[in-house]
Amino acid sequence: MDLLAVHDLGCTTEDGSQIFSGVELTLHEGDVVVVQGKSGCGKTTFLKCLAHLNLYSGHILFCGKTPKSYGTFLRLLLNLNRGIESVTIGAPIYRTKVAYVPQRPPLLPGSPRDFLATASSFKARRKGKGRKDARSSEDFEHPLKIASSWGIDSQLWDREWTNLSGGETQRIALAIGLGLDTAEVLLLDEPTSALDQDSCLIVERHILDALNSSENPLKAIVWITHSPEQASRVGTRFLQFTGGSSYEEPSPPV
Ligand SMILES: Nc1ncnc2c1ncn2[C@@H]1O[C@H](COP(=O)(O)OP(=O)(O)OP(=O)(O)O)[C@@H](O)[C@H]1O
Repeated sequence: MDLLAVHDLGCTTEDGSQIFSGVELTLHEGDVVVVQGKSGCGKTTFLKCLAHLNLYSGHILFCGKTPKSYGTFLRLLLNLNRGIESVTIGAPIYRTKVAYVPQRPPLLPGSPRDFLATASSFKARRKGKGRKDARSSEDFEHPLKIASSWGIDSQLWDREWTNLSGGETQRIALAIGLGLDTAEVLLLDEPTSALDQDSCLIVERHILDALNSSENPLKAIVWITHSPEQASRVGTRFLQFTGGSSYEEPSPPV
């Protein structure tokens, strides 16, 4: 069965202008689909549609099922002391399997550790089986270990997102995406654009090793880059966006 099947995908802005239409893509295990095209041609929007973060026309199926059919995690917070009976937080399960890592995470409140706590609590609920504490140390350890191997000091996890550099933010967001060990498809939006060349090569190698490792659920990657060199290093397939649609090239465009 196809891992991710995209058929006749289209997206328009709120005022009705078309960004792209008729996009086709069938993702198989082991694929690293590099997405390229001029600035503003719709690459980020395409990834957001794949992650079910943007409205779209057409069809997306993950392992033969629609994103919605995977359902939602629900977390109930009870705080009777403060008079709050319950607050429900929902997170679509699909987005843990087909995970989008933005180029620059939107300005989030709190620190990366806060974000990781929330993300791993949803993961823990999926595992279920009576864990009293929704978070387990292993959920924290893997992202921290990955980030540390990329030169991220552990104290940066407790700093406000807004006080991290672009390169630190990018590596931490990527370490969370990889280290939660839930993503079967990673959607990477220029994941190394803020990194120096040496760091970029280390991060690239790590991502490709995770794809080839039997210990990681990761099966395929869709990877936006403006670098032809990076496209050649990481890509197995090459999707070019132009003129409001896309086509596949047999080799990376020079
Ligand atoms: N919410 C929105 N409302 C209006 N226009 C939007 C919206 N989101 C994106 N666009 C427009 O859609 C087009 C595609 O944007 P997108 O960010 O997908 O391009 P991109 O190819 O990823 O660009 P870049 O390479 O510069 O990151 C742009 O013209 C952008 O201004």
